[in-house]
Amino acid sequence: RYSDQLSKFEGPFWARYSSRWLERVSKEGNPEAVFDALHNSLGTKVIRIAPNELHISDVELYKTIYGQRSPFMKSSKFYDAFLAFGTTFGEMDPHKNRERRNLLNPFFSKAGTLKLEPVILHRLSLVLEKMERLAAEGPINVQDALRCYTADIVSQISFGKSLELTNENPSSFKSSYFAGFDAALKAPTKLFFSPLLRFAYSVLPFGVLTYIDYSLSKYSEIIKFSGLCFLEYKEGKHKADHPILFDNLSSIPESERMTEAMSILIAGSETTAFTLAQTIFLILSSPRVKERLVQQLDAGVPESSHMPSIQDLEKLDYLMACVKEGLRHAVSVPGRLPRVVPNGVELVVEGKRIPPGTIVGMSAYTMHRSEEIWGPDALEFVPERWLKEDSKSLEHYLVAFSKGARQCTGINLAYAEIVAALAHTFRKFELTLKTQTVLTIDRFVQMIMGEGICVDLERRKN
Ligand code: HEM
Repeated sequence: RYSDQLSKFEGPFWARYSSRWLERVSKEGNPEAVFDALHNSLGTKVIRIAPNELHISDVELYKTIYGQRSPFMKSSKFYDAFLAFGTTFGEMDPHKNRERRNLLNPFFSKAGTLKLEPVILHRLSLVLEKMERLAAEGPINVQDALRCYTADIVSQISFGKSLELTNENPSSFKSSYFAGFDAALKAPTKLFFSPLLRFAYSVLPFGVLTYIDYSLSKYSEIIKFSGLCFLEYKEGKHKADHPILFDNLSSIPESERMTEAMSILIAGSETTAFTLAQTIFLILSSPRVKERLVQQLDAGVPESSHMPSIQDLEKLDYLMACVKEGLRHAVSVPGRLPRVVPNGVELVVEGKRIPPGTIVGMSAYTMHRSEEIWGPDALEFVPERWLKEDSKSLEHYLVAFSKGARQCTGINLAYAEIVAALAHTFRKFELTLKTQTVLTIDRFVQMIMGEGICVDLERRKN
């Protein structure tokens, strides 16, 4: 029982005694907004959300908990629900995590990402060509199109062979694999709160589970695809003209190479697609922003058939301001990232000491909406804030990829994909928004609900 130790922290009454309250708000789909409302109504930067868990909104503590030299470890209680054992993401032990990251870093570094640029641009061109072709028949669902774009890239670089979602369905961007991705995203929320389900997952063979749950059966198709690719890779059948993640993992057991590649596919496709689709929505919702972005792209890229490299596109300041503002608003991992207060560490909020062993978490959602950081227009989409003289200091508070030793491994790849897709799309097409409001649900990674984000699209003159 933790209630005595944490009794000085305010929060919903039932959160003191059980995780039921947290389960309910998590399943409702936007727990961060509920935490924020509680911080405001109770007038405190630390609230108790479960018997042994606190949510913190003091923006200056982000560095303490998630900074480069932070001793706060990921909470296994939370991360075990992802069933990502033995992967970079699922590893709690900081030393083992560092060893694995050292293998991945050359692949995902700035220089490594540069080598992947031909893959990114090829995949983008396939998606844009198809968008143009389908536009004659009606609005395009950019969310689906971008899911195909990012999943095709990440599968190709991870497995040496693309899932080819872009070409799966001739008349739309719908793919049968989306159900598999959705299953992978929904499972942790279910598993986290259900010891029974966790037990079932640990004892039943995966094959049996797929009979119980349709979306899991779709997920198993991705696993099969991964296995097949690895077999082909081992037999030397892949003749990829770009680096493949498997190459960097030759020092670890085969089974771990496959799980790592699978986990990278999940971590690296829906996240980037969500941010991109939402950013397009936000740009189109603001005629001023759209006009300024298109003006800069027209001036910087005289002919749309000769698009510059991604590195050169990154020199376009307004484009980059839209990317950063997109990452701030359209945050694909908005929620708390639970960490455990280590022994011997003094974590104090509002004069109250948080005992070691307590799970604490902060949310990108809260960080990115703080008026203390972003000013009174914090909730508005204003790329111009990234062009001011002191804007560099704002980057400390842009935590879409988290920070420090457990920061997102794919940050450079995600930036490259977002920059390329925004620049090419807005330079080549005139887009008109058909969707008025976008409904999202947080399943650790945000998902867009309902019809998605639809646009009419027309090729621009040059
Ligand atoms: C806009 C796109 C993306 C966002 C917002 C994002 C966000 C994040 C965040 C917040 C974390 C930390 C999670 C935690 O501490 O629990 C993370 C971790 C991770 N991400 Fe991403 N991600 C994105 C794209 C990618 C891509 C493209 C890849 C790879 C292809 C990737 C691979 C990973 C991996 C492997 C980790 C685990 C790192 C570790 O624990 O050491 N992500 N990501």
